[in-house]
Amino acid sequence: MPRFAANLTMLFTELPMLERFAAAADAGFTGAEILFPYDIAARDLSRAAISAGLQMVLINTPPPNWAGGPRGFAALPGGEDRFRHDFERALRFAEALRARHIHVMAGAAEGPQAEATFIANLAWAAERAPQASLTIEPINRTDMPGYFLADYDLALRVIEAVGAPGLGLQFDAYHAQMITGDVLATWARVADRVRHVQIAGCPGRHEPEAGQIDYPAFFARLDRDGYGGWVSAEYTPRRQTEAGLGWLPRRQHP
Ligand SMILES: O=C(O)[C@@H](O)C(=O)CO
Ligand SMILES: [Mg+2]
Repeated sequence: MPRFAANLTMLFTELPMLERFAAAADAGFTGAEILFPYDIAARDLSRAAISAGLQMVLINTPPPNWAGGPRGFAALPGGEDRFRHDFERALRFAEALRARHIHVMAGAAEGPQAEATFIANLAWAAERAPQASLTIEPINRTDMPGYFLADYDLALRVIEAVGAPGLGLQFDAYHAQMITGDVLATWARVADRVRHVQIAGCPGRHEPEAGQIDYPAFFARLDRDGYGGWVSAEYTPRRQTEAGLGWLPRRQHP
């Protein structure tokens, strides 16, 4: 069974951010991720994670405008300076939090020039931080209209073109199902590039239980394929977070 992390941007939102770490640990998670941690001091977040005994698994590069703007800058031609500035900030946070991965968000763009920009920015980032693990994540355009990276072939092509050992795929099973309609077949195609997994029920993006994705089968497949990374719960709870954690394997509880 994989190791499970809680996405604290989406889970335990009944509590202030710094209190979510302990709640996640009490519920049985052993890791945590935060999409955009930038409005809280990294040392406070780090202290909360350490005192709860949680490993920080992932943060995202900062978007230019979380309140309605495009998510990320990496594929936007002409946005290279802004991307580099954002990436330096993400790097400082990731180092302070000892976060395993930085998800580099592509932003809203299209076409060959955007692809070339994405590749060049990722190559710059991989060279700037060769020790860091960087991820890119296909995101469905129903949830995020216009997002550049909404296709697994494109993601594999970009990873191949960058050719840096630090760059891999973030496989969000919810997005995979929304994009391709077959999460297991998509996993089989891309598994050797995956270094981080996220989960949610589909449709609806709630608890990973009922719906189109058979999660017990998916987790068994991860085990069978020797996936050694984290699986993050990234969904909107239907009610209280605690009330919807029946899917979390008991093994997580000490
Ligand atoms: O799946 C998602 O939406 C996230 O993993 C993300 O990074 C978007 O901000
Ligand atoms: Mg995701």
